[in-house]
Amino acid sequence: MITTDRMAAVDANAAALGVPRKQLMESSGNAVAREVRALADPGASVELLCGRGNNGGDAFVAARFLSAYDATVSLLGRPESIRTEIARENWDALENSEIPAETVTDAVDLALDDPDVIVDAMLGSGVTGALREPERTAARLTNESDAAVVAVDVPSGVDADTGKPAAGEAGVAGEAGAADPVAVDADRVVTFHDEKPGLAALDADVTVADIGIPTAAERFTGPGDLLGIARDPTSHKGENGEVLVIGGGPYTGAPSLSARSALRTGADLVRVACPETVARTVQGYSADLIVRGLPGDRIGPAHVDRALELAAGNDVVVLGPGLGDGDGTREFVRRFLSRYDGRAVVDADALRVVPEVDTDAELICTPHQGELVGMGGETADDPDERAALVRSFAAEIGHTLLVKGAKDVVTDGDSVRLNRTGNPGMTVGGTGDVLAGAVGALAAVTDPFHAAAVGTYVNGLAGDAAADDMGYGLVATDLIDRIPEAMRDE
Ligand SMILES: NC(=O)C1=CN([C@@H]2O[C@H](COP(=O)(O)OP(=O)(O)OC[C@H]3O[C@@H](n4cnc5c(N)ncnc54)[C@H](O)[C@@H]3O)[C@@H](O)[C@H]2O)[C@H](O)CC1
Ligand SMILES: [K+]
Repeated sequence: MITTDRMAAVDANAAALGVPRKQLMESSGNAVAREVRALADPGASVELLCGRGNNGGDAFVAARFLSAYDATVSLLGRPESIRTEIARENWDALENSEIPAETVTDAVDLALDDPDVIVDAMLGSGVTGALREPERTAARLTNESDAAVVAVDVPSGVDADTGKPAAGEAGVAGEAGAADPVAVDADRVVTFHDEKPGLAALDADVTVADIGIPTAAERFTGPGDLLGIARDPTSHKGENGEVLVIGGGPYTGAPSLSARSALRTGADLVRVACPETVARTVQGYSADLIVRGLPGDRIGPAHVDRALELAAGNDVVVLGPGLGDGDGTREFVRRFLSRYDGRAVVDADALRVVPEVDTDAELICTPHQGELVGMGGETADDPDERAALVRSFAAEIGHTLLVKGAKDVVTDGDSVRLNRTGNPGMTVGGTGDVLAGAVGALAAVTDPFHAAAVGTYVNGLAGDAAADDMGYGLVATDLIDRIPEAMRDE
């Protein structure tokens, strides 16, 4: 089962693996033609109703596979308004090949000539809001006809995630068609790659066609995972994340690295709570940080109330960088987590406390394999075996785990993702602090699993860029400056 958003991500990951969308479209179109052949004998009349997006593009391809049929392609709209290059190229291929294709700009001109089969390729996963004209009338005519209706990917006008008529910004009250949503009532649906959540509820036979998306596009993080992190252009300060790093004492560099990394990953405001004896030093590393000193030279149980108060003003806490493993510090982590009910990234010495504490917080733990074992988890050499072990441990403790290694494992106990960006140069000190800060910033704007997957992906990419310039002489601060470039999703 795959949602529309995840499908878009997987599609982009496939392109990055060298399987471009146009190649997938060829497989999709082929699968649609196969479905038509299963329904009707050669010579039967087939009307392909095509929209201007890639859903229509699938049907342009299908037409090339239906030469034994009396097939007619109808494009709803002008060819110049075809929205994507790959759909346009397939439209041009029809024209160049003299395959009958016509354009219908006004729904009143659309006369369905009592075909045996209608292929509904008007709208797929790109639908927003209730159907507009001319698709709306075309859907109604389709539903009134006696033809067998084969929908491409999803019946036009249906939201593939819910199975309900598509709604959204365009579907608000007052919009034409919003009160009386129309959607194609298909007999069959050929959907691609995987089952969609909304299709089972429809009264239609659903076929899932394999279109050649490599398993790796889903299994590994890729540029597609960055989709959905894009920021709202109208957002205000604070809306893109406020992060509190709690750390420092025996160390000063670690909390600073995490905090600066969070800023470079896109957080609006990053605060550091650290012992007052190191506050000046931490502040001295960067003018971009807001530093709050806590009395003394180590964080301990006496600071729990103040830390909770500070945490309440932030979206995410990053707990652990440079805290050390003193008894008082461990007690602080225990008491803090038992009372905190927000979201936190837990790293380094704070990790050991997690399995023994009863907390309402939503945690993302970032252990390396040694720390994982210290938490009570198990590991294995084979990445898939390790992923299975980490997944069940995450389910057991009820938190998201990001286990660092040559192939990182990210899991929330249900979904699993592997990450293979990064390089052996990143074994240098401080890169884990950079990662924790990046995940913290992302956890302020997306769910924990997604934040962990994207965080480790961009951290590794930044490390790869640093290695290009510095070889194995790279240091953690080199990663921080390269995160913004790594966050670009192309
Ligand atoms: N990996 C894959 O899943 C592949 C899927 N393919 C097919 O591509 C479509 C999705 O294509 P996309 O271009 O993103 O969107 P659509 O064709 O669904 O719609 C595009 C277009 O339609 C307009 N529009 C949106 N809402 C409405 C509305 N309510 N009324 C009228 N018009 C509307 C809007 O302008 C959009 O731009 C997927 O379903 C598959 O069929 C490819 O084959 C590649 C592999
Ligand atoms: K469709």
